[in-house]
Amino acid sequence: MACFEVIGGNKLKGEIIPQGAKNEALQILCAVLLTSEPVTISNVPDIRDVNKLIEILASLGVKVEKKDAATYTFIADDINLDYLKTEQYAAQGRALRGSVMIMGPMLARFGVCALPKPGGDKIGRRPMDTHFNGLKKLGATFNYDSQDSFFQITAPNKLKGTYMLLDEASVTGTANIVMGAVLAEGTTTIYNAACEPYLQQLCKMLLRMGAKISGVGSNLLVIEGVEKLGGTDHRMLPDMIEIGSFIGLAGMTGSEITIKNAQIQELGIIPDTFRRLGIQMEFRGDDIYIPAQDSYEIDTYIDGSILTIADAIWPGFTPDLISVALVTATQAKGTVLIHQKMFESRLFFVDKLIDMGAQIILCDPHRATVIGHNRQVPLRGIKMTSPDIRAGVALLIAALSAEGKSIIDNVEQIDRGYQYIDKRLNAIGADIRRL
Ligand SMILES: CC(=O)N[C@H]1[C@@H](OP(=O)(O)OP(=O)(O)OC[C@H]2O[C@@H](n3ccc(=O)[nH]c3=O)[C@H](O)[C@@H]2O)O[C@H](CO)[C@@H](O)[C@@H]1O
Ligand SMILES: C=C(OP(=O)(O)O)C(=O)O
Repeated sequence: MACFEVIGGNKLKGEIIPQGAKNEALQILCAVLLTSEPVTISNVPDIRDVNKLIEILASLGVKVEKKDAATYTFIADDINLDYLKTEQYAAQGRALRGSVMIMGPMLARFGVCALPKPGGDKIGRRPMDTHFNGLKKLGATFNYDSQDSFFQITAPNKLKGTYMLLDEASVTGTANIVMGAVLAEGTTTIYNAACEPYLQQLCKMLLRMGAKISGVGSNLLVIEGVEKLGGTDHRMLPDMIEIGSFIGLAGMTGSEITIKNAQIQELGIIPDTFRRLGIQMEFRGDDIYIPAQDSYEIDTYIDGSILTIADAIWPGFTPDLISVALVTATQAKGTVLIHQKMFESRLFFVDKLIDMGAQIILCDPHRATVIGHNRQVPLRGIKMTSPDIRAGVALLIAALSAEGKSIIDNVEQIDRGYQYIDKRLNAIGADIRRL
């Protein structure tokens, strides 16, 4: 297990280019299974989860050609269905969450799929019911073997379009159902669909491949199935979670950072949420300029009462940035209630921040009150472990702002979603060593 040794206290200065979006990449890569024609994808981040999914595609028989550091062409014209029965697949599929999204395309094109209980972050229960209920409505059947934690899914007949109201606006669930529906017979209507930018990107890609989808960007998608899809080129958006992490990092460390080419119009309320924590920023064209701030003050509600920052499905504030918002608040002036509604085990990392000297009360698994130090009491470096990807990055931000040396174990969690994070931050003045 690798770890980071971080010497805190440096002010960073310079420009940083966000990587291609992790969670978009996982959807888009699965969509290459929908056609036998070439699909070229650019701005692919070089991160563990994405590379693992590319390995799964290659093992499934997809021809993978790396054109340059961030561009790949995929041709899924000779799929090896037997791979789904192998131990290798069980191990590879379990290693990440994104692999669940091969289900929709595989069922639509080949009528069969298998799925080990997926991995990803251990951040509470992560039900798959929306995926299975949706695919069942399209005509698939599934069996779950609790002995080996494997789902077997089949669709002996072509999938058939229908109306469905999702029990929750699941992001990967919606992606799976959309990818099943584009090749189904007839019309599928998905109400309470997730509609975040990454799903919009998936739909736009499918439209270019010849799919018929209306309502993109809303929670009501109408999909008219087509016989066949063709190849296309697709470019990934910059990663909005990484952008939010850099905004929090700049505020917390008092650094002057410009985030280049941020596609600001796709960031929803992320910039405004950090503004409410007191972080100033300017939009310069498509760049986000964050000035060095000696102090930053948390907003209150209009009546003066304490602010809450809570996650919500898009266009609400993404749960993947709650940990970063929380750590950013620890050095602000003022108090905020952080409410992580979606996941029940994502706030436990605050114990480490408390050890570092932060003033936080964990009210229950979902809510933490943060009383900012207004930089009067710096955090102190300690030894800690990264429990999940976003808590990991929040701890890295805390360590970069802290006095002295911190050690962060299990940085593989951070590497799941942040490309060469140590090198990129060192290039603008951080002091991080990978051991
Ligand atoms: C690979 C990938 O893309 N992972 C993202 C995806 O995971 P994923 O697609 O797995 O997450 P879901 O959108 O299915 O659900 C997230 C959590 O929120 C709960 N929930 C969801 C919708 C809802 O209306 N009410 C509700 O309570 C679910 O029960 C679950 O606990 O979306 C999550 C929510 O943005 C992100 O945290 C993950 O980073
Ligand atoms: C929870 C996340 O990832 P995954 O769904 O892949 O576990 C995340 O990206 O914050």
